[in-house]
This record gives sequence, structure tokens and C-alpha cells, in this order.
Amino acid sequence: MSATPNYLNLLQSTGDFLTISRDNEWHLEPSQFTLNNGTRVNVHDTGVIEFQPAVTTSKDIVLSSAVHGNETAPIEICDELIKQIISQSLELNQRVLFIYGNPKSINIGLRFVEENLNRLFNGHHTVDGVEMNDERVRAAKLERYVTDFFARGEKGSERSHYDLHTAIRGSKNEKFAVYPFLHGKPWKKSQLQFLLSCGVNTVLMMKSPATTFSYYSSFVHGADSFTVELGQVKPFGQNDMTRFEKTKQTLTALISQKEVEYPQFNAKDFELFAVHRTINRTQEDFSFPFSDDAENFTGFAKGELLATDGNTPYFADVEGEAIIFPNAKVALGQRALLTVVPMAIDSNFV
Ligand SMILES: O=C(O)CCC(=O)N[C@@H](CCC(=O)O)C(=O)O
Ligand SMILES: [Zn+2]
Repeated sequence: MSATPNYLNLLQSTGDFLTISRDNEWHLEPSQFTLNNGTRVNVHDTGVIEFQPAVTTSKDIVLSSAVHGNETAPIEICDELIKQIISQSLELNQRVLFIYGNPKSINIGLRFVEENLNRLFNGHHTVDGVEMNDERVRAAKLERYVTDFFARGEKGSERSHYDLHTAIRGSKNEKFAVYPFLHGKPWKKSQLQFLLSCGVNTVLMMKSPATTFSYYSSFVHGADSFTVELGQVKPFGQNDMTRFEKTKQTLTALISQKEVEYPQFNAKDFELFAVHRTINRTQEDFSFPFSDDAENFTGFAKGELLATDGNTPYFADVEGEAIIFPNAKVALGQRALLTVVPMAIDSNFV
């Protein structure tokens, strides 16, 4: 039998899994223990901790943050939840897997170390002829932890994954979610109601597969998955946590209640957008005609310049085409800009 890992006393007494993960950037010895209230705690790796309450559960919930290390507000939310669960001030009624995606990138205060983790899921971590690095190894492991977590759930459990981020730029719609491409399956109003309760009334509907964590759990595990953008990137200590209160309360209810009642769906409560197109950076000289403080959801008139990739200019081809996640510094071949157009709630909702 292996010796008790030396972090276990600290974890049990403080619940500070964030510090333990940051102190063990790429690997942490697994361990298990049971809280007095019967909840089983399973540390799978650095940044990966599972809670299994003693009661029968109906939901398997993955809450990830720090897929980008400088997006601190979601990390602080998860840190608070984990501490409350371990101190037993919050009692669970559902299974939860918390993931801090990239502890080393938290420590260096950057989006990633070598490579953007959120471009490596759905198998893209392992590609013939491409050398592995720490982030590729991590993406492969995270897929395995999520797979095992869902596989061990009660038969028929509802699966969900909320991958919590903050955006580099300010946004006209401060909080928004990305609904991964569902390959023709209907979007769920109940999920929109959950998001609204989190303070997120704006949702972007993707129209193609992606290499993101949320697309992976949606596509491979049939989970209700979203990338959720909760505000703008800020360093630790500079987040106004009152802006995340609704999100924290809604997540608390989700994991601690047997069933959560949301208000009745009303299309007027939402702003929905369809992704119009993705513009990739293929050339070194890639630029935008707008400044670094142009906000997400800024609309452009038809014919206006949106981006220039080498010798290729991209012009808005519909009135009001709006920019999301513009980033001229992404690696070659990666998404430098998404554009969206408003979308009505149509019959593809259940
Ligand atoms: O603000 C930005 O430019 C990026 C914020 C962020 O990390 N967004 C995610 C979205 C993932 C998705 O499309 O579902 C990302 O770019 O990875
Ligand atoms: Zn992010």
C-alpha cells in the first residue's frame, strides 16, 4: 500500500485544493478520503478532484476552470465551492468533478504555457508527427478523467459540463456562453434557463466541430456542455466577485439540490447569435482595423473591413456582423476571430 500523500492533511483541514494544485503543476499523486457527511473525495491528479455524495444522484456535473490560467474569476468561484464542500458547509446531492485545467499557466499568469489547451481536445492532443508537450499530455489526461467520471455515473444520469472562462476583451454582453455544435440535435431551453439563472442571457450557437473542452464533452459524452464567458480577464485579487454571485449561487444549487426549478422559458429573456464564420490566422502579418479595446459583439456595417490575413482582406458580408474573440496573436492556423449574427429561437429547441 502506498504511503498517505503529504498534501492530504492540508486538503482535509483547509480544503485548499487550488494551492495544492498550483504547488504541483503537472502531477499530483491520487488519493481518496471520505467526509463525515459520507461524501467520497477522490483526487485523481493535480487540479482534478471528484466528489461523490453518499445519496443516490441524478446528475454528473463537470465544472472546469483554468483551461486558460489567467482567467481567474472562474478559478476563484471553484475554489470557494471546493472549500465549502470539504468543510461540509455545502452538502452535495449530485456528483461533481472539478477541474483546474492548467495549474502551471495559473502560476505564470498566462493563457497557456506552450500551447493553448483549449485547442487540443477531441483527440487533437495526439497527432502523428507533432511532438507532445505538457499541455498535450494534460489534454489527453483530462479527456480520460472526464470519460471515467461519466462512465462511473448512475445509469441514465444527466451529464453536464460547464467550462468557465473570462474573455480577453470587454464585451457589450458581459456574460455569454458558447453552445458547441450539436450535429443537428436540438438546443435545450432548460440549459438556457440554467445559464440565465447564472446571469448569462447571451448564447452563441456554433455550427461546426471544434477542438475545445466543451465540444469534446458534448460530442463524445453527450453532455450538456458550454464554454461560459463570465466577464473580462483580471488578475487574482482584482475580480469584483459580486459580479459572479448569481453564477456561484446557481452552481451551488445545481450541485447541492436534487432538482432545481428555473423560471419558465421566455425567448425575450435571451439574445441568441448564430456563428456566421470563423477567420483563421494563416499569415504572420495578420491584423485588425479596430483597436484592442473594441469589445466583443461590436457590429460592423456590410462591406467594412474586419481583418487582414497577409494579402487577404475580410469584409463584413452581412449588416451588423459582430466580432467575438478577436486575437491577432494566435498561433498560425488557429482561430483569430469569430463573427456572429442575431438568431431567432426556432423549432430546433426543445
Ligand atoms: O477572449 C478571448 O479571445 C478568448 C476567451 C476564451 O478563452 N474563449 C474560449 C472559447 C471556446 C469556445 O469557442 O467554445 C477559447 O477561445 O478557447
Ligand atoms: Zn478562456
